Amino acid sequence: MEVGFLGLGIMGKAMATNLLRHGFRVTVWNRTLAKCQELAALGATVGETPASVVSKCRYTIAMLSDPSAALSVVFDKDGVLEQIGSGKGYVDMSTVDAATSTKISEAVKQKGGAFLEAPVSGSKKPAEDGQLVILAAGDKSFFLGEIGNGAKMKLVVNMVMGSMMNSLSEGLCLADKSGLSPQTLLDVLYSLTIKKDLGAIANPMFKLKGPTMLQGSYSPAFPLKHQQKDMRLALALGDENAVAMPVSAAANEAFKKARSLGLGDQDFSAVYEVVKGAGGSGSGQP
Ligand SMILES: NC(=O)C1=CN([C@@H]2O[C@H](COP(=O)(O)OP(=O)(O)OC[C@H]3O[C@@H](n4cnc5c(N)ncnc54)[C@H](OP(=O)(O)O)[C@@H]3O)[C@@H](O)[C@H]2O)C=CC1
Ligand SMILES: O=CCCC(=O)O
Repeated sequence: MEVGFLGLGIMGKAMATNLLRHGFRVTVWNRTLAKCQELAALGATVGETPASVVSKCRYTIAMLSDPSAALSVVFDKDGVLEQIGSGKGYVDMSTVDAATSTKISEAVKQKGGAFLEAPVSGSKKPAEDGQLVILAAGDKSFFLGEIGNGAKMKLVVNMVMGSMMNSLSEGLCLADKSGLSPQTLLDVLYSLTIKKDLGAIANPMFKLKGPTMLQGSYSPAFPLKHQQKDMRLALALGDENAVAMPVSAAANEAFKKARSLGLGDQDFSAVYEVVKGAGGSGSGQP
């Protein structure tokens, strides 16, 4: 089966590569066309536009940065809508808000196509290993129910994650400033993780990100600009539903500050640099 793939960033590249490895014929498109070459070398065909990919493929998957990218690829000239129709499906795996997902779903359905929203939980490594958790909603699925619920669930998960990342950063700073070793804090958190009976704080993310944070190494698995986008969209969802979220709002401010310091393309754990600055143990500069 020929599968289309739109968006070959950190996640899309890994996901499309896995499709090829598992025997699918894949046609790829990326806004920056040069990024298609690596996939072409693995056997993918390169489409010139989103529309040309959809015209060739029964199912097309998208993995794009944010709502404006997701909408642009569907609605703009040479976009998905020009070729989607009966017998074809479009699966958007980007992290967006429910309104974006609903707008795309309605447009695709109006043209006779099928739509799934399917944001993922996991990051670069799970994507490379084929271990992403898919939060799907839409046609022919019970999963999370009506379109929009997949997007909302993904935003709630990432809002919690963003607050946890700030909390870890503050913990590392507090350990340091109060005369403790931040590394020992990680060791303690790790031992709580592996001893499941002590596991209320069990948390693979701390284990994965903590050591690289202490090294000041922020090679992007999940770019900070995307984490801040997800906080922003989750806070908007909170507004709509009159849910007070002061912890998340504060975490969002730290991510915004990090973006303003030029850390948007670094891993989201780079928010530690901002927290260090605010806590007085550093300048806040990368
Ligand atoms: N990285 C992670 O750990 C995870 C990310 N996500 C979500 O997955 C999505 C992709 O993330 P990731 O791969 O990390 O991000 P990247 O920044 O690495 O990739 C973003 C992709 O979107 C494309 N893009 C951006 N703007 C536009 C536009 N206006 N029109 C067309 N294409 C556009 C980029 O194209 P170009 O190459 O031309 O810039 C690129 O292919 C995001 O929604 C993110 O929140 C979900 C789970 C985990
Ligand atoms: O949406 C991104 C999730 C990243 C992660 O789970 O590390």
